[in-house]
Amino acid sequence: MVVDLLQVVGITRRFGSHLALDDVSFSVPKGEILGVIGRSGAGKSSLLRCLGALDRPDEGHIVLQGENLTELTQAQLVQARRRIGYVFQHFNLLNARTVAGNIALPLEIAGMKKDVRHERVEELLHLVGLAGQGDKWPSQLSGGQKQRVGIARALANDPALLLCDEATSALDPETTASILQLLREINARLGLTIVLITHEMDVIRRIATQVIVLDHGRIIENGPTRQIWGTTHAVTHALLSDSRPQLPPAIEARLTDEKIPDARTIIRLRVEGDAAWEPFLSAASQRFGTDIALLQGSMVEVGGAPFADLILSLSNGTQGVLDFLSQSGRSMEVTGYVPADY
Ligand SMILES: Nc1ncnc2c1ncn2[C@@H]1O[C@H](COP(=O)(O)OP(=O)(O)OP(=O)(O)O)[C@@H](O)[C@H]1O
Repeated sequence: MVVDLLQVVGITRRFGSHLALDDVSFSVPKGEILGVIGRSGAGKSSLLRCLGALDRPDEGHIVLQGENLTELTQAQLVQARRRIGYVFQHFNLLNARTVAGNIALPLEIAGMKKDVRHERVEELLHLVGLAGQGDKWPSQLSGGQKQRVGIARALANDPALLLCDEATSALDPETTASILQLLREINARLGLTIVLITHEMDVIRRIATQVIVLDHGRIIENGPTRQIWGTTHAVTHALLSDSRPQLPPAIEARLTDEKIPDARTIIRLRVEGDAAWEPFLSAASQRFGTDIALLQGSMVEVGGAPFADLILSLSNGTQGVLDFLSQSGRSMEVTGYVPADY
């Protein structure tokens, strides 16, 4: 039987009468990248702190590599924390230590000898793309470089689990992309299991293989990233709205629910996986004699596979066309109708 690297069973965390985590259960197989998303106050940080053994749940338990973290003594917890790397939103580097000194800190605490430590720091600098920069001071680094140091420090003790707390929220989009790429490479190269919390669906889309959506301390959705991307759940939908194409306001203003004569039909079409690359629009056009205009759309990579989200206007919105467009794993919904001269 394959035991998941991390198992979370019915954890609850209360602050006074407030339930920050309410009966949360999930498991993470080795090598997965789990993204935890939710609105502000949903319980993401509370969950990450419990996973990192920085806080104890009031009920339930957390099992890492078969060991129940919630039953450990303080001394045992210090040992267990070495198996968990933590990457912080604001890097948390010590300004009085060089880059190498920051990365070496957990190794010093673990009692590693100086020469072995030096070798390990060099290896880590290389891994995060900072080879030759060990003598710099944190103040001489960009935000992205600081986060690379934070990641190297988190990896120093060769953890089984890497926890990332909004690791890219303080970075610009380009640097965010490079840090996510680094995390992906580390995951692939070391087979390291990663749990990251974020409020940005775009971060989830780029890196997570599995997603948990938290709301008011409860898990409301849990599944592969592509499945969550195609969700109909209202809370997840709201989190996704910035990443999703929206109907242009000028067209939305003329939208009706009733099919007026000569109306154009406005539909939303979602296609997951390789099916997104098929010529289904030209096939529909030829077969049903409809013209198809693209009003808004995005074609992005979600969980490593294509995902098309299109808002289309059809001159012929008969049931035959709609049925055809709903086939082969495509999901289609009619948004409404607009006059032909929109
Ligand atoms: N130490 C604490 N004392 C009291 N209440 C707390 C404490 N930590 C968290 N909470 C409360 O628990 C709930 C969950 O907070 P948490 O920080 O886990 O949410 P979050 O999803 O990480 O939010 P954000 O995205 O804003 O950081 C919130 O209502 C918060 O006010």
